[in-house]
Amino acid sequence: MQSDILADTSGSKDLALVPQGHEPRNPGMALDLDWVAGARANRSAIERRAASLPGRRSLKKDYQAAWLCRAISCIDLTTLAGDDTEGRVRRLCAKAKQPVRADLLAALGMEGLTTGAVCVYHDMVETAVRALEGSGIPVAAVSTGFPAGLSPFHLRLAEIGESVAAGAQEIDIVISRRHVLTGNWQALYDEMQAFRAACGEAHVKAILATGELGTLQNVAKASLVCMMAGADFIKTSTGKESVNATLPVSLVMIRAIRDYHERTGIRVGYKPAGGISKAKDALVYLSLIKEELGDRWLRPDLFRFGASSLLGDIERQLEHHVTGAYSASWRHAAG
Ligand SMILES: O=C[C@H](O)COP(=O)(O)O
Repeated sequence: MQSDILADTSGSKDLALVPQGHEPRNPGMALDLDWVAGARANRSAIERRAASLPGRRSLKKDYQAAWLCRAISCIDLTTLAGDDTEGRVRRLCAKAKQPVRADLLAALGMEGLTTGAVCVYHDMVETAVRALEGSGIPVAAVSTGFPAGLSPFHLRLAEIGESVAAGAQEIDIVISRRHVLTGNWQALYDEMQAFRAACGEAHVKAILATGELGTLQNVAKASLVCMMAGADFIKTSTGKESVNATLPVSLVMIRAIRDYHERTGIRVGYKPAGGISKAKDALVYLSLIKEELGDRWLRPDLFRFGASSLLGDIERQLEHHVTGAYSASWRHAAG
């Protein structure tokens, strides 16, 4: 049961205030085409397993509150809109620094809780870096011609460099979907390696845009190739595809991460993104990670939610936990 899965690590209130891990970065490896060719995804088994996840008994009371706080610590609080302004980004950063009302945090014993990162377009990186100064919260930039990733290759590399120079500590790159759709694994590997090199010390999340990859088998293969080329995280979606993060896709990517760890000893992070807006969905993802990968992955250095509106619903649930009353969702707008 989900409640047992999440309850057996800790019900303590400091569950979310865990120190950042010190996981070595993924150095990558040579492209292993045999491994890629052998990657399989059994759609019906995956869909059966995914369908069984949300229906489980939900977590209650202190356990739920603790795991919702853990979820907050793993959010890349995101705004990726054409009408983003400096003011909106500054408000988002204030929310990242204090994601839940102070009195609620105090009642939960969670003072100091922050989101995992703030995620913005390149043009907003400097504003976010300034607004987050001293907080320790990293800024993630979506680069490489996000969301389609079809600008000239040298410009995509230059964009990464500019985002890093502006202070981004994490770069979310988008892969060329056509390399996957045409089975050109060498091209995908070379592209990912170049992106990783351009990131330097900044951690790189590879966005697969799984809704555009055609099959779960392609998702499995693309996950492996990006990890072989040195991705620190693999991420489902830009949030702009017609289908974004789903549980079946997550299972496939998480199992690729598990395989990669078993063969190389390296832990690669996972970021489902797009359309995750409800606290109960966040709990399903956390239990899935715990079951498939184990506790070590339930830390912000190895797990993130890419989400613009999830925090509002979590805050609402936490307010209910503390006060017994629900407030209107508009009271918890993120930006
Ligand atoms: O990477 C993050 C996504 O763009 C956020 O998507 P969302 O607005 O559906 O939460």
